[in-house]
Amino acid sequence: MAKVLVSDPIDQAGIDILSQVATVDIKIGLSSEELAQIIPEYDALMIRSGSRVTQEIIEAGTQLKIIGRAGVGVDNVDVNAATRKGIVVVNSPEGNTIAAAEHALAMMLALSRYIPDANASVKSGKWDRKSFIGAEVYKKTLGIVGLGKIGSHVATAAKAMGMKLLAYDPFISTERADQLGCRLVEMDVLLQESDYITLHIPKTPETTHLIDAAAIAKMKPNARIINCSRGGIIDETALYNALKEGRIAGAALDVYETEPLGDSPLKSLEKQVILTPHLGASTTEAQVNVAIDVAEQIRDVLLGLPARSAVNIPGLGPDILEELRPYMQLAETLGNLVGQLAGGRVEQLVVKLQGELATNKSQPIVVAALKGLLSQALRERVNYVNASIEAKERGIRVIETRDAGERDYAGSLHLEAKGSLGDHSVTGALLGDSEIRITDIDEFPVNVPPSQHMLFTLHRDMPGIIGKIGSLLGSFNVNIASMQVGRKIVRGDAVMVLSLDDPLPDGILDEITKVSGIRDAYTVTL
Ligand SMILES: NC(=O)c1ccc[n+]([C@@H]2O[C@H](COP(=O)([O-])OP(=O)(O)OC[C@H]3O[C@@H](n4cnc5c(N)ncnc54)[C@H](O)[C@@H]3O)[C@@H](O)[C@H]2O)c1
Ligand SMILES: O=C(O)CC[C@@H](O)C(=O)O
Repeated sequence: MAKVLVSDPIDQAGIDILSQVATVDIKIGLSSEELAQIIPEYDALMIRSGSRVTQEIIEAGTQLKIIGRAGVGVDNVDVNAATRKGIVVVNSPEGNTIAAAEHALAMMLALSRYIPDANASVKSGKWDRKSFIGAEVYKKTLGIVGLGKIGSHVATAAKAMGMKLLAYDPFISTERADQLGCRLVEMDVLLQESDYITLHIPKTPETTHLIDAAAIAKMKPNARIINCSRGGIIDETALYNALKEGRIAGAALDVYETEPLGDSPLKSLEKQVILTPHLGASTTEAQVNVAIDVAEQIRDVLLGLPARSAVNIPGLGPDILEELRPYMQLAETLGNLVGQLAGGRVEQLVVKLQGELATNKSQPIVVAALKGLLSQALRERVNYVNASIEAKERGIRVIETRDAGERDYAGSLHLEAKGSLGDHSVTGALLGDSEIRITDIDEFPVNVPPSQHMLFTLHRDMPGIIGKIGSLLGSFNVNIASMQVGRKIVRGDAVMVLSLDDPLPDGILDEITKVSGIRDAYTVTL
């Protein structure tokens, strides 16, 4: 019989499902060393946010087939290491949506009426009614950052309480925001106009310290901020300074830069601050939902069936997967690239399968392209299983075409996206079995491998322009790994594709667009 290790507290409903197909060992509070020591015995590992599944633990898991995260965020699992070892990582993208949304709403009301401090005051024997004069949320403006699953539920409930709603989410359409009664605005407008701000976004390089000293400086003096999403999105030092100096009215936090929260000065602040220990998902209902959701997937995978919410591996038969995997990787990379070139709000994606690829099953390729396209917005929330549904919900029209005609490469893939930054296209192919090459950008021929940090320019092909861009990057201490120019005619329009060793610092893109002959410039992080 298979063996499953449960290393965090999981609802019994999940344990019962696992017990149908496996021997279940529950061992809570193991250190990383202890986990690495016992993991070779197990076929599956089920966790919540308490266990950190590092590369070492994954390497040691010689029998491991699946890691199940009873919750949304898989930031405590080294997903790349698991993918490399062919271990499926599954999560429960929706099981705790309502719990997290209700926690944010509870925090907003508790903050407005000083409930924790008033409660502590009565329990300490006092009857002090003067110290706890609160504020109403009715007719106040709530700024929602991230209008995904949790943000949408918060919007619906806050609307019913008579609040005016603003939302900032660069990946959501105006129609979706309208449906939820939200005015979609830029982040600065949301910061300046909101009485309450609630964060419901993933932690990404773009959202890390999104709320820093500069953002806080734009907030109203009566503003209160709530973070039940991920720690590190708010700069806690900047927040503490602003609260201490009375520059904003309050903050309620469920998540922190480091968890458990250590010796933070935030703990010294009184009724204007509420701190909870990452309780967003801690309701009986959510714990039952996520436990069942993830245990069923572990059971299925142990029985040789596909998982429905795999973060890293599609729910397809192993033979099809094996054959298409390199092309799916190509599709995902190109989807991510064209999505960033076209801007967050993509309304249409054309997927054209060319050469020998045109005779293959298109669905996994289209799904992989959509997964890449949505990965900037949804990170680990998007997977091969939900990418099509997520795209549909975001109003992205998908058009598939095929062209089996001969080309330079046996099979190639062409993607065209219509987005908020305009229409862009990319083509790519495989060199050998699996090496990805970008062969065309906006119909300019190139031949470059993708890299983590890339810069693309559209410019006039004229002497000196390459040198100017090189010197400019050098002056910002950005090292160029490779550079290529693609053009159709001499001294006509051209593209430049640069692979960089370092991310581009803020402000440099503006400098690049000021260089004479440069028409446009884009950075991309893959
Ligand atoms: N406190 C808890 O216990 C708890 C529980 C569940 C989820 N969470 C966290 O809550 C967050 C939201 O979860 P969800 O299920 O609603 O996710 P979701 O993927 O449904 O929604 C996230 C939204 O953020 C938007 N977004 C991405 N990058 C953005 C950016 N730079 N600026 C503005 N918007 C951006 C996306 O377009 C998307 O609409 C996640 O970080 C999740 O891990 C916390
Ligand atoms: O397991 C938990 O309680 C954390 C839940 C939450 O942060 C998630 O990402 O789902």
